[in-house]
Formats: sequence, structure tokens, C-alpha cells
Amino acid sequence: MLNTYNYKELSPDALSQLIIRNTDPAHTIQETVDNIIQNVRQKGDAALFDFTERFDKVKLDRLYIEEDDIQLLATSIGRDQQRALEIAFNNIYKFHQNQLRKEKKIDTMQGVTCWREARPIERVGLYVPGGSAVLPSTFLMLGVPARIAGCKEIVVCCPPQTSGLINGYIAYCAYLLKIKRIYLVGGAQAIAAMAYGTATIPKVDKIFGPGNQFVTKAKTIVQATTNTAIDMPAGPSEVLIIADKTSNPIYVAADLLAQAEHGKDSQAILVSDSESLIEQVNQELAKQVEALPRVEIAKAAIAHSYAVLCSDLTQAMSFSNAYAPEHLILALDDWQSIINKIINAGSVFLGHLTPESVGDYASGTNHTLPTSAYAKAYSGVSVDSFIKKITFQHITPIGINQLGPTVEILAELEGLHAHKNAVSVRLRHKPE
Ligand SMILES: NC(=O)c1ccc[n+]([C@@H]2O[C@H](COP(=O)([O-])OP(=O)(O)OC[C@H]3O[C@@H](n4cnc5c(N)ncnc54)[C@H](O)[C@@H]3O)[C@@H](O)[C@H]2O)c1
Ligand SMILES: N[C@H](CO)Cc1c[nH]c[nH+]1
Ligand SMILES: [Zn+2]
Repeated sequence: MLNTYNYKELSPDALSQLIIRNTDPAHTIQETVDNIIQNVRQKGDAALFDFTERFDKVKLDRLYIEEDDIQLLATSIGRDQQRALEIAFNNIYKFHQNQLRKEKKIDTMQGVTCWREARPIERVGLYVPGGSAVLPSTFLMLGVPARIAGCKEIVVCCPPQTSGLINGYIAYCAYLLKIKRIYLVGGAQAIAAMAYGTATIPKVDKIFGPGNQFVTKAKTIVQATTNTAIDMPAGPSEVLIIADKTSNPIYVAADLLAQAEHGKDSQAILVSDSESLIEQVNQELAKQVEALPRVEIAKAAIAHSYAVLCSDLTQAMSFSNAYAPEHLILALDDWQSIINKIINAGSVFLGHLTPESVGDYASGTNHTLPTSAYAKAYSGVSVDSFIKKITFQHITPIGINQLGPTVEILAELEGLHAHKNAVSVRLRHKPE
């Protein structure tokens, strides 16, 4: 099922072709998204009603639901499902709360004190995907760190159900997160609305959340064209599994399919030093895929996924670092010996009993992660994503005497005399 490449036969060009994903060579997604953004800018709410009818096939009479509806929907789900969402909420909360740390004040010289303090981003927009599958887990992954950071205004957009509402699981997450309004808008139009603001949807300072190629393209466009920031490009899901003769092919195939079922444009890569393991995983894939309800989606994703045969695990890790996967699974007995060779990956899963699904839902780590090789430069969402760190400094009379002459010289060598003077006047005219 997986097309297999031999690492040592790959030219540098072939290697870079292999690791590219989800490009938009004909710019069709770019054009569609540009057009959606322009429409939302010009027509505001009217464009949101239109696009929701066109893409989500829902004719809305209002763009949001509020507390009463949310409460009603939240109570419609089973107690087991509520408990599972509560356990996920608690674990994500515990893991993320530990990320809030106070930094020490540093005296860089006598009388010169510098430090940083965190402040929440005031208005944040959370995008909860809901096209091919509604993802309440993503709501928790974004909402929990936003709450821990202390963001004042949390705007949430999610594509509507055919009923014109949201589903009960999303509503239960809203209840856990104390979110009182959800906008029933998805896709690029939701991102444009949060970046520009409409009569109904407030403009925010930063947009968070994963989504399909339309959502991800819209995020990168608004980041470049407005003063609204984004968390990162978090597009179609990916997994790369490094496996050897100690791996269980049943588990490996199951983990590949778990990401393949997200969307036709998802990618699931197997890298191994064992030809026979690749063969066994292929047999398992063929068996397991047929049992999935989302069999057509998973098959399409597997069709443009592949395996890479390497001579050893060091080579396997080099390939993985070049690919920079959103998720990396080390399905090995001896994962400890290569963990320090990982350079690029969004989130890592170690050993045989750590499926990626646990991180998707409930172990505590965040599942909003960089895709398309952006793991080379971006981290996944965390509490840090929802705060700014502001630097502070204070200089005493001793400090200005110590540091002032250095700054005078540096300002002079840059030819910036007003800069120099701002120090000189303080050295010459000391307060009584
Ligand atoms: N990287 C991550 O951290 C992460 C986490 C969770 C999910 N994901 C990914 O998020 C994605 C979710 O995608 P999804 O489609 O299910 O939901 P989505 O909410 O991202 O997209 C649905 C919206 O896309 C828009 N749309 C659909 N077809 C369109 C078209 N032809 N033209 C313009 N707009 C169109 C519609 O407005 C619809 O509301 C998946 O690819 C999944 O792999 C990534
Ligand atoms: N694997 C996705 C991140 O790429 C997250 C997710 C949500 N629900 C299931 N999985
Ligand atoms: Zn997943």
C-alpha cells in the first residue's frame, strides 16, 4: 500500500521533492481564499451568511449561539462523554499550568536591573475545525491555555451543524471553559472575520487553531496583511513513525491510519531499517483500513503517503529531521538511544504503548502543532502562545554612572547624538 523509497538511492532533489507537502502549485486555494477575505472585508456579516450557505450548506438566521442554547446542548450528551471531556480538560490544564513561570530579575551591572513579565494577549480568536469531523478536543487544546494565560476576550468560531447549532460535545467544552458565546462560522471566512472584524464578530489580536488548507491559507494571508497575529500554520495532520524489527506492525499500521483518517490531504510516513517490517505494516494497513468508517478518506491519504527504507536508525532520524513531522512516533524498544538526535518535530511519542491518539485527546500535551515542515521553526500551541513577555529595566544613580559612558560611546559611533544626549544630560544633571 505504501510506496517505498530507498533512502540511499534518493538524490538531494528527490529527497526535497519527497518531503514537500500540501503546496498549492496552481494557486487555486490562494485565489479562493483571497476572494473570501475580500468579500468579508467589504460585505461583513452578509458575506458570512452567504459563505456558510455555500460551503457548509446551512442557512443561518443568526451568526452565534449563547449561554442558554450552549447549556441545553451541553446537557444533551451522555455522562460518559462528559466525564471523558472532563478528564481531558483536567490533564491539559495540569500540563499547561506548569508553563506559567515567573522569571528572575537580573542585575546586568551594579544598579542596572532588567526583567521580563508576562501579560496576556487581550483579545484572542480560537478556530475549532468542524468540516469533515467536529473536533471538541481542539476546543480544549486552545481554550485551556487561553484561560490559564488570562486572556480577557476569547472569540470562538466553529462551522455550524446542519441544525444551525453546534454539537453537544463542543457545547460541553464551552461549559468547561466558561465560554458564553460561539460564532457559527467556519473556513477562511471565520479567519477573515476575526482578523478584520464585522458588525457581529469582534476583531482579535491573534488567531489560533488548526484547520484545512483554506483555513491555514487564510491565517497566513491575514497575518501578512493585517495587524492580527497567528499561532502558526497548523494544517492537515501528519505523522512520521520510525520503526524497526522490535516494532509491532499492528500498532504501527493503526497509528498511520489514525492520522490518515483526518483528511485526504493528511500524510502518514513510515521510516524503517527493516524491509520485512515495512512489508508487515503494509499487510496490516490493507486489513485495518477496510474496517474504518472513514475508509475512503484514509485510503486517499495513504495513497500519497510512503515508506522510506534506511540502512539504520541514525539515517531514519536524519530523514525525520528533514521532513520535520507534526507528530513523530519512535515505535522502538530502544527509543532512549536516539531521542537526543531529534531536531525537528512538533510532538513526540515514545515506545510501543504511546499511540499518537493519547496526545490528540487527553494525555495533557497540546495537539495544535506545526505542519508542512514548520516544526523546523515553530512550537506547538502552549500558554506562551497566549502571552507577550514585556521587558522592564530600572537604573539607579550608581547604574547610570556605570553604564552611561558605554551608551554614550555606542550612540556616538552610530552617529545618533540625541541618543547620546539622553544619557549625557543625566550624567551632568543629577537630581538632588
Ligand atoms: N495541525 C494541527 O494541529 C491539527 C489539529 C487538528 C486538526 N487538524 C487538521 O484540521 C483539518 C480540519 O479540516 P476540516 O475540513 O475537517 O475542517 P475545517 O473547519 O478546517 O474546514 C471546514 C470549512 O472549510 C470551508 N471549505 C470547505 N470546502 C471549501 C471550498 N471548496 N472552498 C472554500 N472553503 C471551503 C468551509 O467553510 C468549512 O466550514 C484537517 O485537515 C485536520 O487534519 C490539524
Ligand atoms: N491529530 C490532530 C492534530 O493533527 C488532532 C486531533 C483532534 N482530534 C483527533 N486528532
Ligand atoms: Zn488526530
